[in-house]
Amino acid sequence: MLRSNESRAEKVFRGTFVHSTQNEAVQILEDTVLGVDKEGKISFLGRADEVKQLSQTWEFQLSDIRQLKQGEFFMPGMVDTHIHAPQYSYAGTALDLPLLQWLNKYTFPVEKQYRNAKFAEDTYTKVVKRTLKNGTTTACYFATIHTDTSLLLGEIADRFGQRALVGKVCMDRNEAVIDYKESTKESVEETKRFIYELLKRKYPQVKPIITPRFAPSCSEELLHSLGQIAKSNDLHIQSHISENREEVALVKNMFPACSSYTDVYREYNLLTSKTVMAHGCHLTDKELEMFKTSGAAISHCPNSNISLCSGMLDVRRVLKHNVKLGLGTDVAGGYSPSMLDAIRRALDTSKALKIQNPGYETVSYKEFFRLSTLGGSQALSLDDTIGNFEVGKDFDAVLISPSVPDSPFDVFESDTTENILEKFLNLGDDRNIVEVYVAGNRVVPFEKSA
Ligand SMILES: O=c1[nH]c(=O)c2nc[nH]c2[nH]1
Ligand SMILES: [Zn+2]
Repeated sequence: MLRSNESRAEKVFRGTFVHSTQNEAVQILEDTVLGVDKEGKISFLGRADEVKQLSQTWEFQLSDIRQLKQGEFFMPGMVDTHIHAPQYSYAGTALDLPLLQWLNKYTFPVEKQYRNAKFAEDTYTKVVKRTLKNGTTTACYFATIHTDTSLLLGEIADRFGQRALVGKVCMDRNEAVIDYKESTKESVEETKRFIYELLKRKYPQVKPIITPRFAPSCSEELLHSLGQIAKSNDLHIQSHISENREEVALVKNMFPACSSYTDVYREYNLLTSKTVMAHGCHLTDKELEMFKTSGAAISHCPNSNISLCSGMLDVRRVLKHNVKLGLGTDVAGGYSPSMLDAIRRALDTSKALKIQNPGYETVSYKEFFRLSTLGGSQALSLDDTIGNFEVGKDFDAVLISPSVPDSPFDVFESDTTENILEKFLNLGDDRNIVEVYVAGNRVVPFEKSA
């Protein structure tokens, strides 16, 4: 039996728990009892035959135990390491152009509208609810350049109980849509205000993240200031890197003194152990080594990579370099807000790489399950708090039922828990996600008033 220091369990569940550890991509714990303390942390994880002793140690009544139904299981909440909240308004459309043209034609004109609080409230409420319903307990969000509505995104994530890193986007360069950018001074000052205001609100699960959009949108002066702000406040950092070849060439041109795209971020103190960079499809071995050395992470966004014809990240190669890696939906370059879709598209990409090179070692569904949960927590440097059912971590979890009346897949007598997990990951959807917990609080189903 494993235990933490808290002495009372407020919630106790008995049934099947599926999660990942460093050594096991999928660990299945059948007939297990898990307790959650009043702070929302996992206080114990034990075998059901120890339940009497557990009830004495953790001061709960056997009648208080919530017994899961046959076939149901808990898995850790999924961690979306890269999603653009404002782009949710056009998710599922506008996927006919490559990255730089796509930004100019679709993204900047839409993001510009987030000065309007009403529009922001509507989209941000929808994206937070949609992702939570789909089992995203933690989201690493890009907002827009507008400080007040970026704060509103934090407020809405808090209102619905989602764990989130929220970034006010910084960009002082934009030749295509000239009224969607800030002056350098404004970007720096507004970033400071955003951090100050968000931290002041003391939301328990919502934190700010420094967000230079990507190197081509930022002057050297801005990158330098953002690196300093991150360093002096010990903040998370997010951006984009090496998504498509045209962008890599553009950065080479714009920053001739730097030896690579990664070197640009390193130069300005933006490559740290609390950095997550989206895409990384075209990174060299040397750049991956820089990620490894700095402790920076990559967010693999396979739907977006294919939808915008950007490239195919070789996940096996990233893992061999021991670089921290999570999965991201990258809404709306990626058309789906669901992390189950990210797992499926990641599997497709891995198999497409094998079609190109039959000797390639594909990444298994179990490894992608780990990347969508524990891997994501590591990529966001939150693995001391979330990612699996280790005692002492917060209880961020989703309850899966394979037998809801309208389930999109069928279960047969011969199916094991492992089969059911694989079916859920490949065929399941939010109908199977019957409850969602963040830090021990049940956040799905939503309150009636929400
Ligand atoms: O997929 C992407 N979405 C974006 O909004 C973006 N901005 C810079 N680079 C980007 N890539
Ligand atoms: Zn992105």
